[in-house]
This record gives sequence, C-alpha cells and structure tokens, in this order.
Amino acid sequence: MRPGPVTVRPPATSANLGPGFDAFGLALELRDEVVVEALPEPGLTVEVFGEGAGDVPLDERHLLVRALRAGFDALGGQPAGLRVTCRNRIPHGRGLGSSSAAICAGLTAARDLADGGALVLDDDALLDLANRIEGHPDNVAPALRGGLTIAWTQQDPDGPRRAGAPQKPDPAGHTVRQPEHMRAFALRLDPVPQVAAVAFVPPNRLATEVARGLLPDMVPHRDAAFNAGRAALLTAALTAPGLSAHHRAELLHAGTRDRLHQGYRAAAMPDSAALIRRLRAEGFAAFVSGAGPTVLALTVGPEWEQKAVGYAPPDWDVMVLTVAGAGTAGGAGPVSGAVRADTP
Ligand SMILES: Nc1ncnc2c1ncn2[C@@H]1O[C@H](COP(=O)(O)OP(=O)(O)O)[C@@H](O)[C@H]1O
Ligand SMILES: N[C@@H](CCOP(=O)(O)O)C(=O)O
Repeated sequence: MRPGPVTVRPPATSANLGPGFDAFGLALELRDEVVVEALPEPGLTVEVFGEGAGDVPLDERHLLVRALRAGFDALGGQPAGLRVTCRNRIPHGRGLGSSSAAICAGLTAARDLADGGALVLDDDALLDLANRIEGHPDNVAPALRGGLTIAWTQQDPDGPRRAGAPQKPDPAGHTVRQPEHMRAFALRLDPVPQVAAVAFVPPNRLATEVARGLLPDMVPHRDAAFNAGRAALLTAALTAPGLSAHHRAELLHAGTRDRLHQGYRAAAMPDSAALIRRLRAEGFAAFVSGAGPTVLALTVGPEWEQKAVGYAPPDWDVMVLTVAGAGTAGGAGPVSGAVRADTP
C-alpha cells in the first residue's frame, strides 16, 4: 500500500438520454475532486466541502468510503488509516450521477493506492465492481470511461471465481446489490464535438431509489419496440460525422423520445415534465437526466446552447456542459477514461 495522497476527479454523468434506460450514459465536464491518503495509524477522517457538506455522513457510511472499502477488499486488504477530502460540485439527488461519481472515485483511488492495483482490478473488473455497488451500470460506465457509453450486464460464466469480484456481502455491509453472476460491460463511443448538453437543475431532489420504485414490472410490447428504434437512432445522431447542425438537431429530437420511464415518473417531477414539453416544442432534444429531476437538452452549437439557457425557470441552476473525456476514446494517457487520477 502506498500512502498517497491520490487525487481523483470523477465527472457528472447523465443516464438514459431518453430511450436508453439503464444503458446509455454521457460523461459531463462537471467534476468533484477527491483526495485520499492512506495513514499508518488507525482511524478515518472525512472532510466534505461544497455539495453534500453538512448532509452526508462523515464516517464508514459515507458512500465514497464504502466504495474505498469495497475496492480495498477486492485488492486484498485495508490500510490502517484513511484521510478523505471531498470538494464536491455535482449536485446530489438530481439525476447527474453524484452517487456514481463517489463510487467510481472511491474505487479508482483504492486501486491507485494499492501496489499493483491495476493488475488485480483491471478496468473491466473496476467497472463491474462499480456496477455492483451502484446497482445499474449506465452512470458508472461513462464516469469511468468518458464520452458516450452503452452499458449492459450479462451472465458471467466465471461467476464468483473472477478476480476482483467480492464473494459475498461482508459484515460491514460493503454492498453487493447485483446478483453475483451478472457482469457489467460497456462500449465507449465519441459524440461529435459540436454536441454539448444544457443541464437545468431544479432546487428539489428526487432519490434514484424512489424514482425506480415508480416503474412498472411490465411495459407494452409496442413501447419496448418504440424505444429500441429510438435508441438506435440516438446513437447515430450523436456520433455520425458530416450531418448539418439542423439535420442532427432533428435526429436528436426524434432519437431522445422515450416511452419506458419518463411518463411513469412524471408525477414525481411535474415541473421537469413541463419544462421538457416546452423545450421539445421548440425543437430541443430534452429529456429527464437519469432518474431526474434535472432536465438535459442536447445541443449542436453555441446558438442552440444560448437559446436553450433562456428557458431556465427562475429558481433553477442552468449549466452548459461539454462531454467529458471527449476525443480520447481508445486513446492513451490519464484522460482516456473520464475519472482522472493524479498520483505524485
Ligand atoms: N460525493 C458524495 N459523497 C457522499 N455521498 C454521496 C456523494 N454523492 C452522492 N452521495 C449519496 O448519494 C445520494 C444521491 O444519490 P442518488 O439518489 O442516486 O442521486 P444522483 O442522481 O445524484 O446520483 C446522496 O443523497 C448521498 O447520500
Ligand atoms: N437508469 C437509472 C439512472 C439513474 O441515474 P441517477 O443519476 O438519477 O442516479 C434510472 O433511471 O433509474
């Protein structure tokens, strides 16, 4: 174990993007900053500045600490003591992936502090472990890989024998929500550089767990078929080169329609639903970011960004965000994934 400190900067992420429920995710250039140090003396110190300060627990229940512990468990051992400093900018409980950012930051920091960490917990194992903690892969995939990601889970023939996979939930509750044999995978794509996102963040929160509870067990076949087609269209609208801005905006608008989750959740976020209707009527590719209540509009250039910003309700925050890790898909270097770690 190295003492560090290690600094990790996980990005915000927007999941679903309309039709890609639990599959699509986009990394956004809005980052928390976390510094983690392994100490020789026992003890845990957690400091939080910015988002979540005075709100999140400062002990072993802290989400990032739980991820650190799960990471160290997978890597073979815990350090004697830990000091964690969080400077948070990603809003909590708004659908911008704050929990995924914390989980991915914790796991990445644990891996960076462990000698030979990347050999035991490679990028694929890290994604899988992050998904086990978060419970769905669509935020952790872009947080770790950057850009636009399509994530999925499938049965793992190696099951619990696979390196890095926790054998069972440990007594301290270090979280294993996914069934042991379902493994997470992700494909990373690069949206064209003109694409950015305008995030409209309301003052109220909606916990993802609560929003997931609003979804039905079954959906009509025609709705599933509708979403499958729109999801395929959205992938092309985000990544196909050579389209005019006008044509791309039209395809993004059609490609962000959804019938599988937003309608079922609308009653829990009526102001977001109303803003989406307004933006879509003006031609913007607007949808609920993750489980909400943030609204995201995909844009195709500065004029679209400026026009979209004008629709922000008075007491909401509005941010124009570029895609995090854009242009580095498959590339080498510290920003090839979206979580950036600096070790001295
Ligand atoms: N940086 C963080 N540090 C500690 N806990 C966090 C952090 N980010 C998120 N959380 C926990 O996750 C909760 C939000 O998760 P969730 O409901 O999934 O919303 P989000 O869409 O922001 O991910 C917070 O209320 C907090 O308990
Ligand atoms: N697919 C999930 C995404 C949740 O994202 P979050 O940022 O709100 O945690 C869902 O829609 O439940």
